[in-house]
Formats: sequence, structure tokens, C-alpha cells
Amino acid sequence: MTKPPGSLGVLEDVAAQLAGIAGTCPPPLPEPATVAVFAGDHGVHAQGVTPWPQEVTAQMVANFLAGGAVVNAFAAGLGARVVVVDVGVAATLEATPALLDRKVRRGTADLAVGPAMTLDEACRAVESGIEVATALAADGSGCLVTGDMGIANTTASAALVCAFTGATPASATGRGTGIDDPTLARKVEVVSRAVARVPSRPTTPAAALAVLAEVGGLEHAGLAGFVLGAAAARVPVLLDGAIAGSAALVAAVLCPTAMEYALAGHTSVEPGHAVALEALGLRPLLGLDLRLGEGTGALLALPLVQSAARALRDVATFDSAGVTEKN
Ligand SMILES: O=C(O)c1ccc[n+]([C@@H]2O[C@H](COP(=O)([O-])O)[C@@H](O)[C@H]2O)c1
Ligand SMILES: Cc1cc2nc[nH]c2cc1C
Repeated sequence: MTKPPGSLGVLEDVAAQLAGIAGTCPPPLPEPATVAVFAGDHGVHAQGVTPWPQEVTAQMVANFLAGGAVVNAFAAGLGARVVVVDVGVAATLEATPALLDRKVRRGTADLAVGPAMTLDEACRAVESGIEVATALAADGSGCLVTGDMGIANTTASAALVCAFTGATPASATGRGTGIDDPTLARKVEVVSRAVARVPSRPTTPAAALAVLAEVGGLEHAGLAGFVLGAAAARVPVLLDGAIAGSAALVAAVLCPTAMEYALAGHTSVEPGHAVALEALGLRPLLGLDLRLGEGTGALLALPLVQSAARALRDVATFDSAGVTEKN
């Protein structure tokens, strides 16, 4: 390629990863992209860990389906499609073509006091994620993008990060949508209580699923499956923020090689996200202090991933362009 070796930096690693994923060089362009926004509610909302009412989850899902959220604005500019996967929204949602009804239950139970869900429920949500990724890949999506919506889901995310990495609740728990100091203290306490009930750093699939069921969320389960399904279909999966990062920790134990198909779009300001990415060995492409979720940070990174593939496909060689090599 007509550029000094290494001059595209991290994009060279991305390009090599895409070629490895496809098993061909140059790899196909990672397009069109589809964002799957996994949505669920959380019983831990009852602990006062977020200032937002639970019904905002369903209201934002309606907003996604109407095309009015930030994820829709970003996706439209990139020619990406947005689908919403209801794995556990408490309210009944109005059916539309972009809504995939995979509701396992109407929100999790309160993870502060007991298991968030049963093992069977966690497995069904994981399987929904696998199935959605498989269907989107079969339908021609060249890049699968994670999204999430669930008021209070940063509490479950922090608990998963602590359980899977051994990080302390104080270091992995953040302000989510924006909470004051007393609420943050309560949230750290809730995460501590949840993490105390599960084994630290599970290494077997059975143990990982048990931890997911105990302290996770339905959208985390769906997202873990989504990563596995993308990998099985040999399609790159671009991860968004703290929720996707914590879900990827589960996927990495279920199938370590699946992570070779994952790229981290950005690092969120939620502190557990950087902890998760470090544990996964994933380098985030962007750092923009985002904390929105929905798939927004991953979508912002999508042009970088696509440019990496374009460089491999379209750039002339020194020979073909008649450019003299270095001494
Ligand atoms: O993506 C992130 O890193 C991220 C960080 C903070 C908040 N969020 C979003 O905000 C919601 C959860 O925030 P909270 O404070 O209710 O736990 C949920 O809908 C997430 O999509 C997302
Ligand atoms: C308004 C709003 C939009 C969101 N998008 C993802 N999480 C969200 C949380 C809130 C509160």
C-alpha cells in the first residue's frame, strides 16, 4: 500500500482483524450496518439508583421506533438500520416492523436482594441475542452494532464488571445517566451486596451464566448472545458503551474466541467500561466522554472501521502507482 508501513496506526489492526474475520483480504466492507438496541427493565430501579422513572425505557423504545432518538439521527447519516429487541421491557409495547418481540419477562427482579432472573430466563435472553444476530447477518448486514436501553442498567453493568474482573464496586460503579453523591453511594452499596453473592471471576460457561442471572440484566444477556451470534456468522460486531462492555465479559467466558470478532467503538465515562475493555483486551476507537448508550458511540466509530476496510481494498500498491519504496 502506498503509505509508510504502520502509518495508519490502530486502523491497521482493525483492517487486519476485518480480514481475519472474513478469511479474505481485502475483506468485504463492513456495511450495511444494523444497530440492535436490546431493551429491558430492572427491578433494582426500586433501590433509587437512577433519577429516571422506569417508564422512560418503554418511552425511549417508542422514540427509537418513531426515529426520534440520537441513535436514529446517527444511523440515518450512516445508512445504518436500527432495530429494537425487547428482551425485558416492563410495559407492553406497540408492535411495529422494527420491534423484535423477544420479551422474556417484564423486567428483572431486584438484584440488590436476590437473583435478577432465573438461569432459564438468562439463557432464553442469550439465545434471543444469538438468533437476532444470526438473522441480521443472514439478511446481509455486514456489521452488527450493539445498542441498549434500560433505565438502571448501569447498576447491573457495574455488578457484572466487578464479578467478572474482580474490580471493586467503588472503582467500577459510576453516575450512569447522572446521579448525585448520595445516590452514587447507595448504588455502590447495592453493587457490593449483589457482587458478594456470586463467585469472583467465573471461568466456565455454567458459572458465567449463573452470575449473569444473579446480577445482570435481560439486555445484557441478549447482548452477550448477540456477540456470539455475530462471531458464529463471521460478521464483525461493534460494541457500544458500558452495557455492551459488561455483556461482552459474559460472552468472552461463554466462547473466548468470539471476542476476535468484536471491536470497541468507544470508552464511555462510566468507569466500569474501561475496566471491562482492559480485561477483554479491546482498544476503544474513540474517547468522547459519551454516556448515552443506544449504540451511539459505536455508530460514531463505524466510519473508522469502514475506512480501515476501504484502505485495504482501494489503496494502490507502490508497484501499481509507480511510487518509489523507501531505502
Ligand atoms: O453506554 C453507556 O456507557 C451508558 C452510560 C450511562 C448511561 N447509559 C444509558 O442510560 C441508561 C442507564 O442509566 P442509569 O443511570 O439509569 O443506570 C440506559 O438506558 C443506558 O443506555 C449508557
Ligand atoms: C432520555 C434518555 C435517553 C436514553 N437513551 C439511552 N438511555 C437513556 C436514558 C434517558 C433518560
